[in-house]
Amino acid sequence: MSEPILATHALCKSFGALTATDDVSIDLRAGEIHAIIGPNGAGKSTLIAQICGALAPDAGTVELLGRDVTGLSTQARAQAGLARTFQISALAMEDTVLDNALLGALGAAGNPWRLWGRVSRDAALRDRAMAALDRVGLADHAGTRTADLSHGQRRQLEVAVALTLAPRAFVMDEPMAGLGAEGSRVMTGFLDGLRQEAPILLVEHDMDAVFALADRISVLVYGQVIATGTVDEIRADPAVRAAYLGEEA
Ligand SMILES: Nc1ncnc2c1ncn2[C@@H]1O[C@H](COP(=O)(O)OP(=O)(O)OP(=O)(O)O)[C@@H](O)[C@H]1O
Repeated sequence: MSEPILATHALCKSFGALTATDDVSIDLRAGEIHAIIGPNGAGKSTLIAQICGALAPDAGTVELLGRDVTGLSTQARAQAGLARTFQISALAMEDTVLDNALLGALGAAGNPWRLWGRVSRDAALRDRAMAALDRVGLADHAGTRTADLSHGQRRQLEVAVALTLAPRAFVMDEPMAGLGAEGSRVMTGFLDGLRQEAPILLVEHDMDAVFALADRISVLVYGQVIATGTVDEIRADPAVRAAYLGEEA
C-alpha cells in the first residue's frame, strides 16, 4: 500500500467542555476520494479546519507528504500542496475567469506582488492559468465575468485556481451544496476524474454523491471516527447504520 499523501494522527480539539474532534486519525492515499460523513455537529468542519491550518489542534499532528505541517500556517500548507476548496468568497466576482486563474498562478509562482500589468502579459503564467481552465472545462469562458458563471461553474473555477498551485491533495468542503440535481450530477462526474490529479478528502452531506465517488468513507460521530471502509463496508456496518445512516443506507 502506498504511503499516505495526507494524514492526521490523533487530532483532538475541544471547545470548553465539548470535544469536537476526539483522537481522529485518518489518511488520504494517492488516487483516492476519501469521504468524511457524519451528522450535523459531528466535528467535520472542525477536523477540516485543523487539517488546513485554520484551527490549531489541542493535541495530535497533521502530516502532508510525510512532513509534519501542524505548525504551518494555512498559506504555507497551500504552498506545500494542500488545496482547500470551496470558499466561493475567495473568487473576485467582478474580474474575469482568466484573471481569477491568473491570480492563483501568480501565487504559485511565489510572487504575489508583481505589477498586474506585467502579470497579465507574462506568457508562462498565462499558460499555466489557461491550462488549469482547460482542465476544468472553462477555457471557453476565460473572458467571462466571474459573477456571470453558474454556481457549478464557479466551483469549477475554484478548482482551476487550486490546480494552478499543482496541488498534491484536495480538501473539499461540501462541493454539492446548493447545486441541485443536475449540478450535482455534473460535479460528481467532474470530481470523479479529478482524483487522478490529486486525491480528495471530501466532506459532503449528499449521500448519492458520496456513495458514487468515495473509494473509502470515514464516519464521524460525536468527534470520533466510528468506522472507515469502502462504500459497501460502511453501508453494511451496524454501528454506522445505528448512529447515522439509518434507513438511508
Ligand atoms: N468555534 C467554536 N466554538 C464553540 N463550539 C464550536 C465551535 N466550532 C464548532 N463548535 C461545536 O463543535 C461541534 C462540531 O462542530 P462542526 O461544525 O465541526 O461539526 P460538523 O460535523 O461540521 O457539522 P455540520 O455538518 O453541521 O457542518 C458542534 O457541537 C459545534 O457546535
